[in-house]
Amino acid sequence: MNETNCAALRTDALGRAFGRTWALRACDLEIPAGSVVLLAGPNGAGKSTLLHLAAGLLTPTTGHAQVLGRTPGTRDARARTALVAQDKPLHPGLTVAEQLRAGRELNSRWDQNAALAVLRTADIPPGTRVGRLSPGLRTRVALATALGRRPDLLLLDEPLADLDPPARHQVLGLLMADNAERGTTIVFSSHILHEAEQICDQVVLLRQGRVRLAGPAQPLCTAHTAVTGRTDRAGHLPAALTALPVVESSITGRQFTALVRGPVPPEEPWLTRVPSLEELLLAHLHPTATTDSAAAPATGRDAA
Ligand SMILES: Nc1ncnc2c1ncn2[C@@H]1O[C@H](COP(=O)(O)OP(=O)(O)OP(=O)(O)O)[C@@H](O)[C@H]1O
Repeated sequence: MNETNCAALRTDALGRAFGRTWALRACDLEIPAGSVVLLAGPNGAGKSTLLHLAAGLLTPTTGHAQVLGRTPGTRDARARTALVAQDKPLHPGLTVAEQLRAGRELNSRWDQNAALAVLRTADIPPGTRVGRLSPGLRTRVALATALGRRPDLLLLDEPLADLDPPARHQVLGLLMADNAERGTTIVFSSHILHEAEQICDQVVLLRQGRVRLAGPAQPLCTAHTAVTGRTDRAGHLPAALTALPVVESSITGRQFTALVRGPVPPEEPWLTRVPSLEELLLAHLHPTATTDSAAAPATGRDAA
């Protein structure tokens, strides 16, 4: 296969069950190389499962995945893919310097400067044992180890979760720089949507193990309309609104706000605008959201 034509991550009917629980089902995605992808979804949606399948740490129950044109877990795929898992699997008994040395010895593509650039975002003494670091500092060591490997596909499971706001800012900056300089494809899960939306150009939203929304971020936003207006006299949503594909709505006093899939008729006396990515994701993540895979404006493969 022509290397330049390969998607960074492609999944076909990918599914993974744990006993009777389907963590991921019928997942069809195509992530273009060089993208920065936000993987969003509520707890238990299947985000970690998808990342572990892409890293080759889990095998599919159905379908299959390809990373950079290769089967996840094969030697070539592993050499070009790095995963920072949620539990940051470092060696607690090693010092920070020893952890980096292990990275260097195990990886022919190792770049010490790339690893040190991450560590410089915090004052981490190289002689400290990894097991004694705070969770936020351990995250940085894990990221340093991952970036030092110079991966073409970087998979990050909630990399921002343990970081304070300045650290999140620094880490997002480093990821963006790596993407801009090397074209690294970055797929990261996060619940911190307002910060994550600043760096992603693609989004995948999972709910109950299924892809509910996927594709380039900006077109997904413009395919929706945020609407505010007056309720009807009974305090309900106007009938003209309920006739539209409303993803989610709420009423406060006599005012409603709603997110609608597609445009709204211009003759209606409502205020309309393009939603932010955070608004879009929050609406689709809401437990009462009417999103379903069939109705999503773009799902994975179609959007790419
Ligand atoms: N090793 C496992 N054994 C049994 N069930 C599992 C296992 N890993 C995941 N699951 C189940 O699969 C589903 C998806 O889990 P997953 O960890 O992928 O979700 P997630 O979106 O990453 O959640 P979170 O945001 O809480 O990290 C959940 O129901 C979870 O309980």
